[in-house]
Amino acid sequence: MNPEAVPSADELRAAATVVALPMRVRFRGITVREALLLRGPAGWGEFAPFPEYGDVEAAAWLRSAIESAWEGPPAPRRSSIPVNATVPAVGAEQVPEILARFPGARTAKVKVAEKGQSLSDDLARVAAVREHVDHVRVDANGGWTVGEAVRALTALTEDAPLQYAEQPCATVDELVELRNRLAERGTGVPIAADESIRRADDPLRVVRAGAADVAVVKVAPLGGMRALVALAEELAGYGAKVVVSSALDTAVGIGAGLSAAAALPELDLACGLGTGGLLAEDVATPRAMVGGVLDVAAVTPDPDRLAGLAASPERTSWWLDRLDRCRAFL
Ligand SMILES: O=C(O)CCC(=O)C1=CC=C[C@@H](O)[C@@H]1C(=O)O
Ligand SMILES: [Mg+2]
Repeated sequence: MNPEAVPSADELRAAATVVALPMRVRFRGITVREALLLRGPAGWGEFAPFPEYGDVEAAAWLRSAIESAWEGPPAPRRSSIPVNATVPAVGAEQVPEILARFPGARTAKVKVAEKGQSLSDDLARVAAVREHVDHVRVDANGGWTVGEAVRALTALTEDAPLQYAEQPCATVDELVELRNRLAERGTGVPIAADESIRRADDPLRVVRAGAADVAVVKVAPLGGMRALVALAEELAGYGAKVVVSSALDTAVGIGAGLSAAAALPELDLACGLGTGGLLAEDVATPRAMVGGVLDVAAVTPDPDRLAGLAASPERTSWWLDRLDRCRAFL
């Protein structure tokens, strides 16, 4: 980032509010989502790297928050974005209740390969979801070996297709091998990369290596809306489609995701930006999802909600220290 465009450490601290949002169900092992929000001259930005991320990696999330709050969104090409339902690794009986939070969504992403669960849990959950939507994708968060992925994806496509399997295995080499093995068997499941893009030094490597058909792209880890749009343009050159997703963002971060999706030259697949429904409380009135789409609009947090959801003094100072440390890497 141009050093002159980086607000001073004092300016950033003065612009910050730290919140702790309770979640409705456990998702990626967490039940409370913490975020530091920045209020700048162009609006609000969100800095919420997961706690286990190191400072260098988390600095990209700060760059993104500063872009939102000091620069604002890029020019839009559309005003509403189709979104998918996101189904955590719940029991099949909980599926209707989860899907009800995504009114009109015709696509659902289902978490699979959860630690402590088995393939039969995944099969039951996916079957329950298929009763309600047209397109199902699964996300294993890198939890399968190549052999496990072949077995699971074969079983999961026995009765109906999958739109794609997101990060079935952890490494790029495994994804390449899996794609080859699925092709040999005639199991037509497109592969999507998430962590192989989000946590990689070179987000294009996975697509160049022939490891993925679809790229899951998230605004904050990529360093902002403009960085996401630039990457999507490069990915299109390799024939990969993109799906803009949330990083379990508050309403502010979802706003940035919607603005980035709105600025893309092409948008074919539903975006994973409906995760506001996974939070029990949010910093702004929840966006109404109608007919499976969300409207693109700037978000201003509600002051009463910010006050009510304020993080503890200890967690607030932890986030402010992290803000200072990450700023040093911009
Ligand atoms: O893509 C979606 O439908 C929602 C976003 C989502 O699933 C995730 C958000 C944040 C962290 C991740 O573990 C998880 C993902 O792996 O995609
Ligand atoms: Mg994922």
